[in-house]
Formats: sequence, structure tokens, C-alpha cells
Amino acid sequence: MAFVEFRGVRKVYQMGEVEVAAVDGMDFSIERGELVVIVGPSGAGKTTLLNMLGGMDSPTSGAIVLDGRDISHASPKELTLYRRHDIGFVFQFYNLVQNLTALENVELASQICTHPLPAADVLRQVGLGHRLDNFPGQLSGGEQQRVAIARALAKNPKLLLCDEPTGALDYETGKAILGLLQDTCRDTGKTVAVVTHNSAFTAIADRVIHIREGRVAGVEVNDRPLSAEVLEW
Ligand SMILES: Nc1ncnc2c1ncn2[C@@H]1O[C@H](COP(=O)(O)OP(=O)(O)OP(=O)(O)O)[C@@H](O)[C@H]1O
Repeated sequence: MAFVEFRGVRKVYQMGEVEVAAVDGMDFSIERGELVVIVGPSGAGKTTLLNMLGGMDSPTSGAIVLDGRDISHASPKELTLYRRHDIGFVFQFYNLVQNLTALENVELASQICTHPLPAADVLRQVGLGHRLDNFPGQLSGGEQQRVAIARALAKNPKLLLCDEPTGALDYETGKAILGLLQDTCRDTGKTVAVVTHNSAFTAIADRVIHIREGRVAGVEVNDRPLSAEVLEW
């Protein structure tokens, strides 16, 4: 069994009389330790997929398995624990607590977990060893996203789930963040999934899952992914 599996997953929203299938029968798998890019145009179903994989929402039908556990019928309480322990989230906007330092922001997340990694170590790992005591307002956008990545990693999650992680950053800073996600995957063996509309990012992935109209339009496995350093778009 693969590390992550989507099997016949559907998510249907009822809009008055009309049913909208935001995800309409999705099958894919992700292996442990892979950097995966899930890519598709606006409205393809990326957010709906991410919400289900992240345990924010449950599928209408089908199975979602992470590390051997089917979460598709999990109770709200079980999903809370799943989000807390199994998934590290990185969003487009960093969502840091403004009156806490970088170190305190990371420690805050670690406090709710059972096996957190030392906050200062993880901040050093993302290149912010010299910024531990700075507040978010004293950090650049790229540095704030590094804190957000450290916060997610310090939970020591099974899967790092990133939603348009470079969306608010300029070109060079965005590239550096992609490089950090790639290095994290290579150096720690962590499974990293990046959800994006930017098809250029697919070149750095071990596996690419193309999404269109609520379905998987294709899957590619890259034997030689490009280093994020040399990526251009
Ligand atoms: N709560 C909802 N109720 C009704 N329809 C929804 C709901 N959420 C999503 N949809 C519909 O499902 C489809 C997929 O939406 P989704 O937000 O998952 O796409 P997306 O790929 O994330 O798009 P974007 O890149 O623009 O965020 C769209 O047609 C959307 O209108």
C-alpha cells in the first residue's frame, strides 16, 4: 500500500437543487518521502482535495488513506487529532501570531503535539538561526514563510501539505522557498505535497498529479527532478 492513497474519492456539494461534484472520482497514490506537486487550473478541485487530505473535510464517498489509516469515516474528534499530529500545514499567507517571536510561534505549535522537534533546531534548519527572537513584523515575507514551514515541521508530521506556498512571494524568494521544501524532503525524508496552479513547479517534483474538472488528468513520475535553484518560470 502506498503512503497516501485516494481511491474513488468524491466530494459533492448541494447547491439548492443542483449537485456540484468538486472532486468527482479521484484515484492517486503518493509514496513515502516524495516531493509531490498537485497542479491544476482554477476550479479544478485543488482546495477541495487539500481540505480532505488535510482532514478539514470528509469525502462524500471513496477512501483516503495516510500511512495505512483510512480517514474517510473519521469522527470530528479523530480529524482534530489527525490535523494536529499527522499533517503540517503551510499556506500562501503565513498566519503567524504577530506578538510572538519566530521561536515562540514555532513553540506554540509544538506545544499541542506529542513528539515535537526542538523549535530552535528547526528554525536553524530553515536558515533562521539568527532570527529566533524577531517578531513577524521584523521579518521579510520569505523569512515569515520559513517560520511557517518551521512551525509545520516542528510538529514532526507525517505529511507536509503546502497550499500555494510561494503565492505571496516575489520570484527569487518563491524559488528559495521551493528549494527549502525540496531540501526538507531530501534531507529529512519527509513527504511533501505542494498544491499549486503553477505548472512550472512540476519540474522539481518526484511525482506530479494533474487535476482537471475534479478528476486526475494524469500522473507523472520524474526520475530526474530539477533542482529548485535552476527552475525558471
Ligand atoms: N463549498 C462549496 N459549495 C459549492 N461548490 C463548491 C464549494 N467548494 C468548491 N466548490 C466548487 O467546486 C469546484 C472546485 O473548487 P476548488 O475550490 O476545489 O477548486 P480549486 O482548484 O482550488 O480552484 P482555485 O485554484 O481557484 O482555488 C469549483 O467549481 C467550485 O465552485
